[in-house]
Amino acid sequence: MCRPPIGGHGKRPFTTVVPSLLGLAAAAMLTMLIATTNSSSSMMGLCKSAGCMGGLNSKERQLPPLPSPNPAMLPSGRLELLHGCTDFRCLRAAHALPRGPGQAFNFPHFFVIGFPKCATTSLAAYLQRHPQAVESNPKEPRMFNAVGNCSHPDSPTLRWGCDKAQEERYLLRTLKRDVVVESGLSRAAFEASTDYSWTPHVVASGIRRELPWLKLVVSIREPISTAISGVVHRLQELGRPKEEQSDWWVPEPVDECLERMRGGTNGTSMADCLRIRLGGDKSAWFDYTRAMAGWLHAFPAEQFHVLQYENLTAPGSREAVLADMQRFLGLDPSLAPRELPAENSRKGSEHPEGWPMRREQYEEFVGIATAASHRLAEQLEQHGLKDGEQWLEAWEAAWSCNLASCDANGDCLIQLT
Ligand SMILES: Nc1ncnc2c1ncn2[C@@H]1O[C@H](COP(=O)(O)OS(=O)(=O)O)[C@@H](OP(=O)(O)O)[C@H]1O
Repeated sequence: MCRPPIGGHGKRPFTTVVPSLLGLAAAAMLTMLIATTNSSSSMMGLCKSAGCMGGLNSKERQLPPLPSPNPAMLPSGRLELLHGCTDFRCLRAAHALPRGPGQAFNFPHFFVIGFPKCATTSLAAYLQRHPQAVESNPKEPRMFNAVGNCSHPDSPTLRWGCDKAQEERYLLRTLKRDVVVESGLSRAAFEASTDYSWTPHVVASGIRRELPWLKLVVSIREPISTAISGVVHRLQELGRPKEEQSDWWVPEPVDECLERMRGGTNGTSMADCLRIRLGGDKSAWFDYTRAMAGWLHAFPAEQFHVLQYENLTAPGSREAVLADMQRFLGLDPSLAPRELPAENSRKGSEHPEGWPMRREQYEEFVGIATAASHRLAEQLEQHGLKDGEQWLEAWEAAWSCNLASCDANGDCLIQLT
């Protein structure tokens, strides 16, 4: 294999009986806190457009400032408010209240935002087995870029806001609010809609506006391997009967090439199909930097944990990488499952010996990937997330390793990281 060298919280039962007086005080506080959180998000520059006024009419905007709350009337904390929350506004109000003892996590606590084909399913499965974590159902709810009707992807200046019924469904069913509340916030809810990573920047700012405390986990793989992994997935999907194809399936120009490849038509190679898949602006597919820029604009760097796929999956470094990630998330690594699963794996069964490719073809891809990878390494370093040089070493080693497989005629076998 052409792999580069790679340098308890106890559960607290939640008392559901909130005295009615406290309930009233909580409701009053909720109103005040909602007002506070709304104004603070616009102050943070997250909501610059007029549409971001959240639908307030002019009369509501003229309301006098709310009086300061009487501390004696404060609800005892965020848990009591969260207990009844069915929308994001309420969550923000609850998170503005102090945490109680043992309440280790926010709700939701973190997202695995990408990238597709970078072992995110394995990562989610691993985290799901952690006793302090609560995985969403489904793993990829796609609330913010599809299901929740939250955004206008074509125009970041248009008003952002998710459908209220979908918010309720998302919090209660998808993110399992009651499980988390009953744990006394000693468990961390998460979801892993990995195509959030490639969505327009408005999605990142929208998520930040709704859930500003979120921690974000991102796994990034050597770009040529990621792209080939995507093509192989498509190739397999094409081989399935139409009625069994995934619901995300949309025909693409590359399909014809893949059909020829599948049919064994002479001369149709992975490189041909990959080139078509990458399209006119080939570098866009390798350009993690552009996608990350939107996220890094929306969220502070401290809220990200970036994993390099090659480190995450290498037997020598995997354990330490996973432990680091758990510490970042506030999960106890000593409670972690033993193994990182190997979900969605195709490279072990599809051309495990490597994809035949001409040297000049692979060099062309490496040329594009190199420029994009340098930009990414620089970006990660600038934000204090990674050592750029070390990052590049792992990928350059993979490229060299593959080029070393080429014979005197220039025929190579390209293995995925
Ligand atoms: N533990 C472990 N070690 C090494 N490699 C692993 C592991 N877990 C997942 N993978 C590889 O990750 C690829 C699938 O990534 P994703 O789950 O993110 O794909 S998806 O976007 O959700 O479809 C897929 O890559 P390919 O096989 O090249 O397609 C998996 O093999």
